[in-house]
Amino acid sequence: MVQEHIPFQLQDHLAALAARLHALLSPYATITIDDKSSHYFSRCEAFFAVEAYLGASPCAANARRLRADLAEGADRMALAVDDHEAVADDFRGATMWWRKTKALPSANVITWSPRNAERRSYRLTFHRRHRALVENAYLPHVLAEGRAVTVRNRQRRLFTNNPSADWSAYDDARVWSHVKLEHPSTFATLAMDPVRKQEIIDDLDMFRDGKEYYASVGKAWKRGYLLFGPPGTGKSTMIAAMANFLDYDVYDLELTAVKSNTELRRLFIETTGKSIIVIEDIDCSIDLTGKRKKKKKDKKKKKMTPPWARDDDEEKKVTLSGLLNFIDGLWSACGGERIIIFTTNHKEKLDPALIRRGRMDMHIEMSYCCFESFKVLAKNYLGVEQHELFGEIRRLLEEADMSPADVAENLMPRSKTKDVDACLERLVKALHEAKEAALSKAAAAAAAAGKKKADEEIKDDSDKDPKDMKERFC
Ligand SMILES: Nc1ncnc2c1ncn2[C@@H]1O[C@H](COP(=O)(O)OP(=O)(O)OP(=O)(O)O)[C@@H](O)[C@H]1O
Ligand SMILES: [Mg+2]
Repeated sequence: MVQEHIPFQLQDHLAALAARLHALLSPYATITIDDKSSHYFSRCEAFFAVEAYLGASPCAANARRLRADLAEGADRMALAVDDHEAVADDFRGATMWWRKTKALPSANVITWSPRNAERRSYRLTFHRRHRALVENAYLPHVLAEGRAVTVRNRQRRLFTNNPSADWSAYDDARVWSHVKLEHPSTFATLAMDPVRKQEIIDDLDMFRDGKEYYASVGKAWKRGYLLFGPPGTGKSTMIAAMANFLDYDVYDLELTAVKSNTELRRLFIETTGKSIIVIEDIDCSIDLTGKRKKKKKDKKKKKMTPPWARDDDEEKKVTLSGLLNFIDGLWSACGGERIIIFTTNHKEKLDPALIRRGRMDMHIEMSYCCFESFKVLAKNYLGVEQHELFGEIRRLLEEADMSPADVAENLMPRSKTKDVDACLERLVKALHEAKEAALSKAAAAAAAAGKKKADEEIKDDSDKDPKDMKERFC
């Protein structure tokens, strides 16, 4: 009724007057935490931290109205205080009152995005004499506890970037969509050289607990891994094992769907901490080589071209320098606790700037199956640690190249009654075939090389003086 009969400007004026009067008379102070951050880039993390804190805090037990929500994949419901409900929290002898409020948009405002429709906030009320306590101790405590509860309750997620056409027009559109991350791979099931595996585990451990160390040496808290090697050697499997080991989310960045460096930056900003950002097959994703060197020349050319004749398409693409900044520029330091992984089958095709230390700190070669890797696979797939065929398999693996994916496929039982002998014999047969194929390939290559050399010799000879030739043959 008030809204309908009192003019809009007067309403505002009256509200301000009432607030001033209340502040003058009341011994209490309030702090409001909105669900929408005023900052363009950051999310309303404080709001969600308060929500998580209050949901898990004993003070929520006194609330009469709660809201239950089943988070994706979780097996129990998470409780949160309902709209307009108030709870009291005791902190070091001081009482803090929380109230959740909801404001509908003014009738004069037309919203076109459903996410703008209503604003929720938490209002904290406390006695003025506790102001320092609230600022210096209580709010940091709420934030830390809320974050810890969120981490405990969260279901790990696998994100993929949405095509830019879906979100470029909307300010608050989601740039990533996600599913539950459920890959079963772990370091125990990953087949590779055990010494190298331990090195990687130690490195990840050091990274996870290295917040202070990174700050003390003045380095952004991030680490890059380059996984390279032939197809089927376990690069993607390794990423899943890393994510499971660290308990991180995975952002699988499809670079070909990103249209510009600005989009790439926004995608990066929208990732959260405790995450692994992956670009698979980096050499195929985009033509990255040489673009940085070309840039100066292009700028010169562009200056000389009149604006109407310029091809702005170039500016819309992700460039090598954009990607370099993404990994190791100023923006890459925002947030922290991020791992960036590139995978490739052809390390030699990549620009050295892209994989230098500091960007890709650790280069991990995933190679063909060795005997140690085979033993892990045999244990995983067949549950055997010893067998009379192991000796022959060890010898064959030294002579023939076979990827762990192929070894695993041969070891996979074909029926429910696990016939270990049959599976190992199948592997031995496949290894013999691989060895023979490699031998005949090598023979064909040697023959081709011999023929090429002979052709070159004939060509050289034909270029010589016919008199010399005659002397040589007579
Ligand atoms: N090192 C390994 N340890 C355990 N399993 C492996 C390993 N390598 C491959 N595999 C098995 O082979 C399958 C294919 O492996 P993966 O996708 O990780 O290979 P990749 O190196 O990523 O190949 P590509 O280069 O083609 O992407 C996996 O699903 C896994 O079952
Ligand atoms: Mg892969």
